[in-house]
Amino acid sequence: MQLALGHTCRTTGPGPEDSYPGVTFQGVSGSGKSTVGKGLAAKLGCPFFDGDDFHHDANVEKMRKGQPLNDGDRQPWLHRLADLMQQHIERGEMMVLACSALKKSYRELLLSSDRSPDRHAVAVIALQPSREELQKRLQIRSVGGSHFMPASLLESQLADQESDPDAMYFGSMDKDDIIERILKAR
Ligand SMILES: Nc1ncnc2c1ncn2[C@@H]1O[C@H](COP(=O)(O)OP(=O)(O)O)[C@@H](O)[C@H]1O
Ligand SMILES: O=C(O)[C@H](O)[C@@H](O)[C@H](O)[C@H](O)COP(=O)(O)O
Repeated sequence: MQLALGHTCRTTGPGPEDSYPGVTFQGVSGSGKSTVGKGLAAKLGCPFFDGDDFHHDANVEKMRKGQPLNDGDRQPWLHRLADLMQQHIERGEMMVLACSALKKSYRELLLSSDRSPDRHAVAVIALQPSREELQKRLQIRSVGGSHFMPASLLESQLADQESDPDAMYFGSMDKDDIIERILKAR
């Protein structure tokens, strides 16, 4: 898989020779999308966006109550993220996104050329630590109620997850090692 990541964000006008691709991290809750995504964006010197921040309040409340989101709940959220990505790619600005995008249809919506950039302009990085590792991480993260997503939703997230033949996959690995491998894949 060729990532061809740019190392800086563009600062001048658009042009194909200057344009950099986007990167989206996908995976279930606790897979490390935000942690690894932020770390990669810092290395690349470009903005990081967390899909969590783009959910409507109703979605957040639903998850907080331990109810999984359905296709209808996720659709407008995915459209918002597709628009965000499109705006950056059209301007030739690199960005890193964390978005669970669990199902193939969600990734198609997020990356389809009519709503978002050319599929080949966006690298999909799939994070898939083991179930045991995910449970451990979510339990630690939920201590003190610092995150709205309860560990009890992990099984529904895993049930929704569909594989992506175009993605670069990582299992239970150290965050810095993942970032290094992504950068080396350029
Ligand atoms: N590669 C990793 N190794 C160990 N712990 C990690 C790793 N990536 C993330 N974590 C930890 O797991 C928890 C969930 O990570 P987070 O980035 O919030 O996942 P997500 O955004 O996919 O829900 C956090 O407490 C984070 O510190
Ligand atoms: O589609 C979904 O069901 C949600 O987007 C979900 O996958 C996401 O995981 C939550 O927003 C919690 O956020 P974290 O992924 O950061 O736990």
